[in-house]
Amino acid sequence: MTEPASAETASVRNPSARLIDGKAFAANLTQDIAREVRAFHDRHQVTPGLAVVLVGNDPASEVYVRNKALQTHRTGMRSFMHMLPETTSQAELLALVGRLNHDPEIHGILVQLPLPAGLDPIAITNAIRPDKDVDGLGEVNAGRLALGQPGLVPCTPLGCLMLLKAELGELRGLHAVVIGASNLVGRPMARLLLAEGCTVTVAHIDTRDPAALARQADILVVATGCNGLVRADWIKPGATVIDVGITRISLPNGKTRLVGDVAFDEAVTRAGRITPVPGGVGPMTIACLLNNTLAAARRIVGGAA
Ligand SMILES: Nc1nc2c(c(=O)[nH]1)N[C@@H](CN(C=O)c1ccc(C(=O)N[C@@H](CCC(=O)O)C(=O)O)cc1)CN2
Repeated sequence: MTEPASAETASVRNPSARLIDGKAFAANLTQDIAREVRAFHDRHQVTPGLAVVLVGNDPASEVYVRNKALQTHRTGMRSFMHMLPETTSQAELLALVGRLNHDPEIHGILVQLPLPAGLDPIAITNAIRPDKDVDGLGEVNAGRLALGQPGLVPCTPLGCLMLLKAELGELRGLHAVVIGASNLVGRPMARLLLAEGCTVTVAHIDTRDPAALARQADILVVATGCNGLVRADWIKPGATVIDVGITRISLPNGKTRLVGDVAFDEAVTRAGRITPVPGGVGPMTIACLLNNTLAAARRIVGGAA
């Protein structure tokens, strides 16, 4: 197959994919959650509370946790921010998680990733009480997902699944290829798609020919952190492409721009549907965090399954 000479000539040859508007979907979901938070409060006289812990000064993480706090307030839930210095020890962080685990005003706990070197993210996430683990990254919730049992599901893959179901309806029987096998996105994504009845292939760093696998996909989810990895000729015509990557690149004019793992200008000429970056999967991550916090509060306070 010949590679398009440029985005411009390619878009002349092919119609554009339908854009999946994650920003609008997330805004609607957040509004629904706000309504449900009010109903929950009326019923139980309890306001769900989310604790977010940030260690260090990673600029992107600072933006994400600020947005998490803002959106939490917007739904009427309570936000508890814990900004800790880079020098925080594992024992100090575990002690904070222990206090949050016992705090009755807090129904969801999240430790922002990545953590500074020297802190063990697996030990920390496993220290969070499973029923407050709104990131769904601890071994209890990850195990439940692997076994197809109900639990708290990681926010980014949950957001991707919501977008896919809204766009495609029934997913059963579709071939989904997930590129990337991280605990945060790739693995839970594959398990969610399997639970929907998809045939799932996971490509990762050691996969010999990821492009050949990607070309078989009805649904292609890309979560590698490698910007522009997926080119037009990786995509089956008409496929639905979900781009989880977010990289900030510097432009020659000194400005910066966010780009995904998919070469968007090319991909848009081949895919049937595609998420943009920004405005695709990213906003869904925060909306799903709010969704999980309300679900955790319902279970803790109301005993809901
Ligand atoms: N404990 C966790 N850490 C991290 C997670 C996570 O789910 N749990 N995910 C990512 C970062 N992340 C949330 O924490 C996140 C990433 C991106 C966005 C987002 O809204 N992106 C916007 C662009 C925002 C910008 O201008 O920079 C978009 O794509 O449109 C929200 C949350 C890693 N860490």
